[in-house]
Amino acid sequence: AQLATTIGAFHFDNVLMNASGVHCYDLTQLHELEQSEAGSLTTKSATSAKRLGNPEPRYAKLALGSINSMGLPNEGLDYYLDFALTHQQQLPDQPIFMSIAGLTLEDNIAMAQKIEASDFAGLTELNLSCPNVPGKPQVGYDFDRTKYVLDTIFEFFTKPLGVKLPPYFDLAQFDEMAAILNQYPLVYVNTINSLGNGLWVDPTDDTVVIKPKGGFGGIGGQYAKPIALANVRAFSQRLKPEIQVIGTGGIYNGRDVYDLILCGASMVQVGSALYEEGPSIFARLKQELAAEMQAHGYHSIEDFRGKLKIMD
Ligand SMILES: CC(C)(C)CCc1c(C(=O)O)[nH]c(=O)[nH]c1=O
Repeated sequence: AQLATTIGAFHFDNVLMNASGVHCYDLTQLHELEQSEAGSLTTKSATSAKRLGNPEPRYAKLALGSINSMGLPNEGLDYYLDFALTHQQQLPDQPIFMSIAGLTLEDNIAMAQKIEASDFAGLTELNLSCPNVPGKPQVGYDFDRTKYVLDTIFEFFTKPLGVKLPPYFDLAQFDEMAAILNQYPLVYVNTINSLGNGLWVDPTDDTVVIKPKGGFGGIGGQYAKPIALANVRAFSQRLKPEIQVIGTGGIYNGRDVYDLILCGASMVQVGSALYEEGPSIFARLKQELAAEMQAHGYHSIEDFRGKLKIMD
């Protein structure tokens, strides 16, 4: 079975890659991803300046996934841009993604301008879970702000751009967000980011399990799979064909990968399970996906992508 896929004009040997934020903080981790069986990789969402992020513990493994409030720890855009330029020199046929998440619109503009002016030849991902003005929800949950941010970026940005979306839970929100995104020359939409502001209790001491934000944090893992399936399906049904969908959330085995592709995903990202298992997970997921496709008589991703059946 062929696991190859394309996003825009970019070709990947297989549909698997890391989710931004997981195993992509520094060169050690990024090189491990390069050496792994992953079809591509993305860097940790960057801000212009290096950030230490939130106090630890800021990530916790849960029974069926994870909770995190990392606080955007990252080495700064220049660090990841340097890595990306070196990567494309050495591995020109393995395009990669660079994620940005400015804490202000000004920082997002500055980072996009730097990327636009650089020789980076991969895909840029704008993380719309970045914070809005205080008192307002994250950008991805503020439709007017989303429009304003995309209008501003697309005034000058001409390189391939995708957006990382938070999960939506209301059909009217799928309609409204898709209608906005369809107005822009986006190459892809990556859905979903972690389920915002969950909480977990440690039964040994009645205490939360992460330190930042009084224990509130983004939820990932098995808890996220039904929401990821729905968001991938909903945006695949609503976005214009030029905008492809990357599916993220709840991937632990080949069948999980198969399900996100069935819902319309052209690429699949792994977060919580990669955090726990490490980059060897990609070799396992490739084998399991190939077996799942074989069992259905499928030879390529396009044989079944988007072919989810409903009950007639
Ligand atoms: C939530 C933000 C800190 C604004 C962005 C970075 C981010 C983080 C993080 O760095 O805390 N964690 C996630 O699960 N998703 C994210 O997009």
